[in-house]
Amino acid sequence: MTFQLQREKQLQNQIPRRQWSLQDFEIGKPLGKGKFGRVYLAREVKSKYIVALKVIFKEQIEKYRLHHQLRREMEIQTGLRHPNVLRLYGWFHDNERIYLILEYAHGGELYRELRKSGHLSEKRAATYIASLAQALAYCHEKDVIHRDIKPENLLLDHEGRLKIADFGWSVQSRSKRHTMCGTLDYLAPEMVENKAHDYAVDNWTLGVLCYEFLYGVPPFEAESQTDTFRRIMKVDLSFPSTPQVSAEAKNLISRLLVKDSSKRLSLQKIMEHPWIMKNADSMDTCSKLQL
Ligand SMILES: Nc1ncnc2c1ncn2[C@@H]1O[C@H](COP(=O)(O)OP(=O)(O)OP(=O)(O)O)[C@@H](O)[C@H]1O
Repeated sequence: MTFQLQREKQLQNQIPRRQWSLQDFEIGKPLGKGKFGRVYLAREVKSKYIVALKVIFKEQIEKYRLHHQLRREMEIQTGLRHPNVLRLYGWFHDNERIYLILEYAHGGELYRELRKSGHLSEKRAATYIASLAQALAYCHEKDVIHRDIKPENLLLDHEGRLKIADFGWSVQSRSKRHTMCGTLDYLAPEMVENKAHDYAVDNWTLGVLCYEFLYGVPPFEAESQTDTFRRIMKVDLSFPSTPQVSAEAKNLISRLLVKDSSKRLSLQKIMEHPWIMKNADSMDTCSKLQL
C-alpha cells in the first residue's frame, strides 16, 4: 500500500467521529477559484493525507439562497464512492465560511489538457468516455442524476484517471454558464427546451463530450446562443475531415446524439460499444475500484 493510500485510510477512519476544524489542516497553495470561493491544497495534520480544501463564503450562499441545496448535495456526494467520482470526505464551517474536504486531483482540469493538445487520441477519449459511463451508471443506480459533465468539471488524478467533480452544482453551474458564458453546448434538446427530462440527458452529454474530445470543439458550437439552440434542436451534426476520426467513434457519437431520448444508447451499451471495447484502457476505468 502506498503512503497516500495508508493516509487516506487513516483519514477515513477519523471521518465518522470527527468534528473537523481549520486547525486540522495545514493550508498550501491555491489550486483555483470558483464562483463561490477558492480551493486550496491542504494536508490533514494527523494522517498527513493531502486533500483539496474548498472554501465557500456563507454570504454568497445566503445571497443566492443556496444553503438547502448545498447541504443536500453535500450529503449526496459524501455517499458516493466510485473511482471516477471525486470524493467529498467531509465538511465543516466557521462564522463566515463553509469548508469542503475534497479528494485532491493532482492532474487538474481535463479542459486544460484538451485546450493544450487541441484534441485527444481515440485511446484517451475512449478511456474517458468509458470512465464517465461507469461513473454515471453508478450514480444513476443511486438515483443521482443531472451531472454537470462538461470538461471544466472533469478533473484528473495523479495517474491521469478521470474524476467527475462539482457534484450537485449542476443547477448553479448551468445557470452560471448561461449568464456568464452563454453556452448551451452540453445540454440535451429536451433541456434547452425546458421539457421534462430524465437520465438520458447524461447520455446525450457523453455524445457531446466524445465529439469534443476527438475534434477539440463541441459539435453544436455557434456564434450565438440562439444558433447553438437551433443546431441542438435540429441535431445538426457533421464530422470535419480533420482530425481523422474512425468510423466506429463517429458511430458511437451518432447513436448518442439522438433527439428522441428513449432511442439514445444506454450506458451499458456504451460500455459494450466496439469503439470503447477496442480503445478504452480498462485499467483506468474499472479495476481500480473502491479504495
Ligand atoms: N479537488 C480538486 N483538486 C484539484 N484542483 C481542484 C479541485 N477542486 C477544484 N480545483 C481547482 O480549482 C478550480 C476552482 O474550483 P471550483 O470547484 O471552486 O470552481 P468551479 O468549477 O467554478 O465551481 P463552482 O461552480 O462551484 O464555483 C477548478 O477549476 C480546479 O482547477
